[in-house]
Formats: sequence, C-alpha cells, structure tokens
Amino acid sequence: MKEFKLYAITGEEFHQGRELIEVMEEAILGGVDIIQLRDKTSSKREVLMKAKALRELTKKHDVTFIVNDHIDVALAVDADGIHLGQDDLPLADARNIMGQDKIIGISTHHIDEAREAQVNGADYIGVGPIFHTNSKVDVVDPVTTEYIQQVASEITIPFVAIGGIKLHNVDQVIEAGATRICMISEIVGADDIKGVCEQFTKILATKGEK
Ligand SMILES: Cc1ncc(COP(=O)(O)OP(=O)(O)O)c(N)n1
Ligand SMILES: Cc1nc(C(=O)O)sc1CCOP(=O)(O)O
Ligand SMILES: [Mg+2]
Repeated sequence: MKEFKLYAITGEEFHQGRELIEVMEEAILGGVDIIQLRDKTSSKREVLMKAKALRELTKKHDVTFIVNDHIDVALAVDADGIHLGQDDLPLADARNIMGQDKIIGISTHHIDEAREAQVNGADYIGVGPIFHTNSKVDVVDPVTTEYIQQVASEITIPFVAIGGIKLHNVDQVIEAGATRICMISEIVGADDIKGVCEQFTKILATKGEK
C-alpha cells in the first residue's frame, strides 16, 4: 500500500451540519492521505451512495479510500480496501473476496491480535484505543501508549494509532513510536478542519520521523 501518515474517518454526528464531501475534502486539503467511510446507522443503500461520492473525491485527489465493515460496498465502488474488526470476517476469507491487490486493515487491541494479523497477511493494523474515546460505542478500555511501544518494537507491517487522539496529546503517541495516526472527532468535528489537519501533518513530518 502507499505510505500514509494521517488517516481520517468519517463521523457525521460531528460534522456540525456540514456535507460529508465538504468535510472530507477539507481534511484532504489539510494533508490527510487515507479516508475511511464509517457509518454505523445508515441503510446499506445509503452507505453505498456515500461510498460512491467518497470514491470520486478520493480519486480526484489521489487519496486512499477504505470502507469500514461493508466488504460488498468496498467492492461495488472499487475502494482501495476494507477495514475489519476482530469480530468481522476472518482475514483469509476477506482476502479471498477482495483479492491480493486490495488493502485489508484490521483493528487490534492486544499484541497477540497484532501478531495474528501480521501472520495472516493484513496490510496494516489499527492500534487502539490509545485514550478514552466517545466516538465508538462498543469500545474496549484504553490500551494506553504502552501498546504502541510493544507494537513499534515488534510488528513490521504498518500500524496506525487510534482512539482519543487530539492535538494536545498527539506528542505522547509519537513519542511512544507511532508514525501514523487516525482520528474521527478531532478532525471532522473541528471548526477549521483543514487547519487542524495541517497542524497534524506538520507534527508528523517533524516529530514523527523515525
Ligand atoms: C483505522 C481503524 N482502526 C480501528 C477501527 C475500528 O474498527 P472496528 O473494531 O471494526 O470497529 P468499528 O469502527 O467498526 O466500530 C477502524 N474503524 N479504523
Ligand atoms: C473507530 C474507532 N476504533 C477504535 C479502536 O480502538 O479500534 S477507537 C475508535 C474511535 C476513534 O475516534 P476518535 O478519534 O474520535 O476518538
Ligand atoms: Mg468494524
């Protein structure tokens, strides 16, 4: 997969009435290099319509596009990949459906899950939740920056830190060894989405170099 540093996930409850495409385009203009469509409430048909629009936007800006949960939607819109949770399809089955060229990302909350994802051929892993988050209902307890240190010292596939990451605590995440970060609320809930993304982009470019 293409190198990435700043990963934004949609969260329409935080969009303050702004259009999905407008919000995500601001994020892209600020330096986000992966977008994930995450929609836990809409019908499959609505999710498909949003995915089509985001596919068009991400193509226009040459940004990677990932769909959360819905493998059929990811294939239907020719997304770059899918993000799976621990209770979703097993990686081998997802790989059979998606094919070798698509990106498969998996959430992990423990080093054993990270090891398993790597052995089974995940393209990247999510590492979290690092801090408390209000953006996910069925979330496990914070894994803390210690889990980042474990993953950074052992896992060789790309990993992205997620969960409660904000401008005020991102330094801790980077100091623990993360070079890629993913957010919902701090990005899509910002008054100045582009400006916030520019700040994260700058922080990652300077402090995030390994
Ligand atoms: C990059 C990234 N990491 C973790 C998650 C969480 O995925 P999952 O555990 O499947 O939970 P839901 O997002 O489906 O509620 C993610 N979406 N993206
Ligand atoms: C979708 C999601 N997955 C997590 C995990 O740990 O796997 S934490 C999370 C929510 C991230 O949102 P925010 O940046 O607003 O805290
Ligand atoms: Mg999921």
